[in-house]
Amino acid sequence: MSDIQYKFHPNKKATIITAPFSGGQPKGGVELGPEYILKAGFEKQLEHLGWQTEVANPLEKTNYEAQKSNDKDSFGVKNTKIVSECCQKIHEAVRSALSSDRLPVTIGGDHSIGTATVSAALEHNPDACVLWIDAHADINTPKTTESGNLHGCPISFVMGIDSDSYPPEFAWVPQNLKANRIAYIGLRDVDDGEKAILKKYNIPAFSMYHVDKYGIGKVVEMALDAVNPERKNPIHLSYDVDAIDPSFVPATGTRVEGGLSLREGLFIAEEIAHTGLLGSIDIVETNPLLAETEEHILDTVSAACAIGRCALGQTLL
Ligand SMILES: NC(=[NH2+])NCCC[C@H](N)C(=O)O
Ligand SMILES: [Mn+2]
Ligand SMILES: [Mn+2]
Repeated sequence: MSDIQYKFHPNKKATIITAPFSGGQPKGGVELGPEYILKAGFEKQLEHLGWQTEVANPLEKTNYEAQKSNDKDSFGVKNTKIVSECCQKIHEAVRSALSSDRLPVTIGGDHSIGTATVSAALEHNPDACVLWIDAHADINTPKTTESGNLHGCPISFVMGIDSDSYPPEFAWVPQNLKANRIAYIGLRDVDDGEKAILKKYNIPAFSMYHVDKYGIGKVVEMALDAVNPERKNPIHLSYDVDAIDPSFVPATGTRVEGGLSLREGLFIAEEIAHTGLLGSIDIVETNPLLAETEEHILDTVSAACAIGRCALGQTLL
């Protein structure tokens, strides 16, 4: 049991939404993330904290993995159709969980599904804010992206940045995220085009430099002050496991050295839990096939589960 009260989920009901999808980036294996996380006992762990859980598999009858390609389309991005379709299904699942007063815990899968989860959280409550925990800003647009990988673009779609450059497949995405409603923690690999966007829109972004300078406690406080100053609005926590240093979380697709310690990474989730304002959460980019050893798989999957448990109320004492 956990003592933390969840203002937006007082009945402590959660829906684990699986997003076994890899089309937002070229590597195979990230679609296995949900299976490994569930096999590790994630659902039981949340029940142990007092949550009543269910699992939703909105991508169940799809076969996106077989349709994946490495070619850019005329808009400069890859796998537009399957990313859009997958996101639409996840979007519906998150909306439906929220409208039944359940906390959506979306487990990926790659981070392209952020388009779906963030826009759904904001549709449900336009006052919601987003904390994006990541080594990357994921705010490229079809115009700025060098890789063409859509897991590097979810935020721009929901903000409507460079919207004249979007493939028509993304016309359904509600452009409901405002620049003062998102803050980043953990950044250390941001493309030049993304840096320009962060500056232009004045988006609060805390890199590893800020974590070192101020300490993680202060950084989380500053991030919350920026997006949720009165501590009254729901928080969508979008957690890319690559925010944590690859020495703790090796099995992920875009590793960047110099990341959060495991404790710093879990502290962020604990601190969001303590606000009592968690509205929805994503845990993404666990790729068991990129592990070199069994231990790598175990470390990464355990960290992903621990992020979820901390956000849903696990405390050390
Ligand atoms: N969700 C992630 N791991 N994103 C990595 C993105 C890397 C790079 N900025 C790109 O756009 O391709
Ligand atoms: Mn990342
Ligand atoms: Mn990411």
